[in-house]
Amino acid sequence: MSTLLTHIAISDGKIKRSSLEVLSRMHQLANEYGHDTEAVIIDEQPSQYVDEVAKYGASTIYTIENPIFKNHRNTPLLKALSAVMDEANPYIFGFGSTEGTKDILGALAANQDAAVLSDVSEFDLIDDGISATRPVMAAKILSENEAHGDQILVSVRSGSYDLNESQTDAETVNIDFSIDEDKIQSTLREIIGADSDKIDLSEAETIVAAGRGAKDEEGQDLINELASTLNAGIGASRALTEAGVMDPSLQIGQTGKVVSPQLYIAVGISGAIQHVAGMANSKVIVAINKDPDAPIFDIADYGIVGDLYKVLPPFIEELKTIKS
Ligand SMILES: Cc1cc2nc3c(=O)[nH]c(=O)nc-3n(C[C@H](O)[C@H](O)[C@H](O)COP(=O)(O)OP(=O)(O)OC[C@H]3O[C@@H](n4cnc5c(N)ncnc54)[C@H](O)[C@@H]3O)c2cc1C
Repeated sequence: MSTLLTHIAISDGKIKRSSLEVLSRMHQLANEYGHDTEAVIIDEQPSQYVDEVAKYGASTIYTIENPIFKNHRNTPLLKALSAVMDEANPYIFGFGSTEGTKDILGALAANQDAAVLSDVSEFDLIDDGISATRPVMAAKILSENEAHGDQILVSVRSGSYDLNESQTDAETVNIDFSIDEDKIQSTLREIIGADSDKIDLSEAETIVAAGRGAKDEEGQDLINELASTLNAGIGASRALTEAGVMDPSLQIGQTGKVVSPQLYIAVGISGAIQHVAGMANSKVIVAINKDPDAPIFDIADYGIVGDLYKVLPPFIEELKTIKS
C-alpha cells in the first residue's frame, strides 16, 4: 500500500477548488488500487481548513504552520513541500495546476529526485507509475505521457475532475517547520491583487466571456448583467483586451488564461484557435453568435445563432425568473 498525497492550496483565506478536485481524484484512485489518501495544508493557520479537507477522503492530513505562508513565496514553500515528502514518502504527490505550483514543481522534483508530469487534464495509475493526458500546442494536440519512478509529482488543470465528498475521521499530523528569513534570497515587496469583487477565472464554476461582438457599452452592460445573474466570472477574447475594452488579466486563450469551468458562455466570440486553446476544456460550452458558420459552434454544446443585443435581454430575464 502506498500513499497518494495531495497538496491543498490556500488563496485569500479559501481552499482552492482545484486542490479538492485533485484530492477527489486521488481518493478515487486510492480506493481502486488499494492505496492511502493523504493531504497536506501549508499555511499560517492550516488547522482551520482541516475539517473541510476531511470531507474529501484524506485519512491523514499533514499541516505545516508558519506565518511566512501568509503569502506565496517559492523558497519557504519548496522547503515545506520537501519536508512533507520526507515525512509522508508519497508515491504520487498531486497538485492543482496553479501559477504557484508552476513556479516550484520542477525545483521540487529536482530536490527530491522525483519524476514530474505537469498541467495534465487526466491521469491514472499504471503498473509502475502514472499515465496522463496533457493538452499541448495550444490544445491542438492531446499528448499521452507516462512517468515512472518511486515518487511522481503531478499537477492537474482545474475543472478536470468533479468534487466527490467522502467524509473521514482524519488523523492530523503537524510537521515542525522553521525557516530563517535572512536565508531567503528574494524579498516580497508588493502584491497587486485583482479587484476583490472579481471572481477568480481559474476557479470559477461559470464564466461569461465577451468578444468583439459585444465591444460597445450596451454589449458590456449585457455581459455584466448576465454574469451577475449567474454569479459568473467575466472573461474576454484578445480582440477586447487589445482594444482596451477589458482588462488584460481577463483574457482567455493561448496568450491569456487557461480555464475549465462547468459552464462557459461565449458571447460574440468567433472561436479562433488561440481563444479555444484557453477554454476548450470547459464542461459545457454555450455560444451566442450571429454568424451560423462561426467556428465557436464547432466546439459548443449549445448554440444560439442570433444578434446578442436581441438574444441576451430575454435570456437574462428568463434566468432571473428561474432563479427567483
Ligand atoms: C500569437 C497569437 C496569440 C493569440 N492569443 C489569443 C488569446 O489568448 N485569446 C484570444 O481570444 N485571442 C488570441 N489571439 C487572437 C485570435 O486569433 C482572434 O483574433 C481573437 O480571438 C478574436 O476575438 P473575437 O472572437 O472576439 O473577435 P472576432 O474574431 O472579430 O469575432 C467576433 C465575433 O462576434 C460575432 N458578432 C459580431 N456582432 C455580433 C452580434 N451583434 N451578435 C452576436 N454575434 C456577433 C461575429 O459573428 C464574430 O464571430 C491570438 C492571436 C495570435 C496571432
